[in-house]
Formats: sequence, C-alpha cells, structure tokens
Amino acid sequence: MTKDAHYDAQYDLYDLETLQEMLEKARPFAKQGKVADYIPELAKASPETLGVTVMPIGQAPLSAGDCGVPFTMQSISKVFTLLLALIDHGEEKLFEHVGMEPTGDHFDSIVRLELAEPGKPFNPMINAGAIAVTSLIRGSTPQEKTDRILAFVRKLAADESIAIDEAVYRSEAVTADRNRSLAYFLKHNGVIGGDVEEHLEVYFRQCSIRVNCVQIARMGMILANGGIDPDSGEILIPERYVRIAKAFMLTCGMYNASGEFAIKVGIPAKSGVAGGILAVVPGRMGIGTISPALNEKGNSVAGCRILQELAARWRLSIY
Ligand SMILES: NC(=O)CC[C@H](N)C(=O)O
Repeated sequence: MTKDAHYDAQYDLYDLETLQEMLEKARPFAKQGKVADYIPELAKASPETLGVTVMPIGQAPLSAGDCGVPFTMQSISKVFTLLLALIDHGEEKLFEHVGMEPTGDHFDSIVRLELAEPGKPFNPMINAGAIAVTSLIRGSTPQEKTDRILAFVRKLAADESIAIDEAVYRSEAVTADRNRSLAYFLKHNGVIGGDVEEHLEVYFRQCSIRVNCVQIARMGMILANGGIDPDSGEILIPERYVRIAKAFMLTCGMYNASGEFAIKVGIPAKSGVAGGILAVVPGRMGIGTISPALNEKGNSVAGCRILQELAARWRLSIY
C-alpha cells in the first residue's frame, strides 16, 4: 500500500462505532430523495432501509444498519459487464463500441447518440454504453451470457447464493420502452449487431442480480486490491482492466453528478437505481451502501452522504 504525505496509520483502524455514527448522520438525508418507480417493482422498496458495509483488504468487514437487506444491482452491474467484456475481447475491440468520456446527461439519455458522430455511446456507465458492452459478452444464448455474468459476480463476491430477482427482471422487461429505443438506435448506427431483444434480455437480467451491502463491499474490495483475491491470491481480473473500470467509475460512475461526487467524496464509485452504491478505495477497501431514496440524478441521497462522511473521517479521497 502506498501512503501519501498526509496519510496517517490511524486511518487504517476502521471502527464500528464510527461507521454507526456516520450511518446515523446520513439517515435524515434519505427524506430528501424518492424511491425509483419507473421500474414498478423497485417502488416496493422501503425508503427507510439504510445500510453500509466496509471491507478493508485483509481485515474483517464492518457493517452497520440494514447491510443484509437484498436489492438489485441495477447500474452497479455495468462495472462488471465492462470487466467481463474486456476479459472477453480486450480493450481495443471494446473501445470500438463505446467511448471514454463523461456526458453530463441523465443516465438514460438518448440525445448524444444522434448528435455525436458516429453514434457511439460516450461511456459504459450510461445505459446506451452499457447495452453496447453487454452485446459483446461471449455466449451463444442470452442464458449462457447471463450465466457467465452471474458466475463472475458470484466469484468476486465469494458467494454462490447470489441470484437474479425474477420479479424485478420481468418488471423492467415490460416497461423498458426507453432502453429499447436506445438499443434499436444503437443497432441502426451499427454499434451493436445481432438480436436486439436478446441483448436487452441479458441487460435486464444483469440489472436484476440481487445482492446486499456485504456482497458488493467484497466486490469493491477485489477492485481495491487490483483484481486479486486476498484470501486465495488468485488473479480474478487483470490489473489493467481494473484500472479502466476504476477510471470509468470515477469519471462517469455517478452519471452527471460524478464531478460533484469526486469533489465531495473523491473515490471511484458506481450507483444503481435500486439505491445501492459500490465504492472502491484503491489499496484500502471496498464499501457497499444501500438506501433506496434517490436524488433527481438517480443516485442514493443517504448513500452518497454516508460515503461523504466516511471519506472525511477516514481520509478516503484519492486526491
Ligand atoms: N441507473 C440505473 O441503475 C439504471 C438501470 C436500469 N435497469 C435501467 O436500465 O434503467
């Protein structure tokens, strides 16, 4: 682990009391947000749910609040399909289909697909870019592709019990006119090939993978550790691809609030509309938070707040 001039060993002592205190400080902020309802099944989530897990590399995890409550990954899954597509094809091929720049637009925006030539989505963290990335995942059927994504997620989380929430999957699949529009537009532009409905099926299923804070904290911890499982020493992801994923999380992971998040928190993170956030403190820890009430940009209000409090207390910012 590299330590900068401001670093102090005391920050390696992550204590449960601080975590609980930060969670309680963030709790009132949930009232400022609203649970997503454009996917009807997500509207059933309780806005009161609030949980956090911190998993330092090589140390026991610390959890506070509702860290065991399940939620669907939604856009957090975009980080892992990006990694799998990189493993499947390498970066040269991947970047033929998706760009490297933030957009400043909402996560499901379509506007730049027409305005920017040649219609390539700006980055893999917005819906259009993620659908393009998912279309690249190897496998001969949607089932096979989904199984590979699920196996990858289970391996990183070290939890074979992780499964797809079928109710959320169905709910999204029947209400996804906007994502369908994006996908067909991408096909028209030649960014994706093959059967659009099959790509969408895989995309909706990856978004519906059911996790909890402990599981996403472990996935974040693997990214924090450069792709190596500290328990087994196994390389789960090539380091170069982890760097690409972290760079995208930092610049685009919180969509058009990524700049604000970099200033207030300062660590790579990815949010999802079910209210989860996966955060990575390079060389130190993975963090998972859940609080379903979102701000207008689609990020969990209390989740961002917990991360902001923890970053200030434990000096987590990478800057
Ligand atoms: N921001 C998100 O989490 C979006 C994911 C959601 N499944 C969608 O495609 O709309």
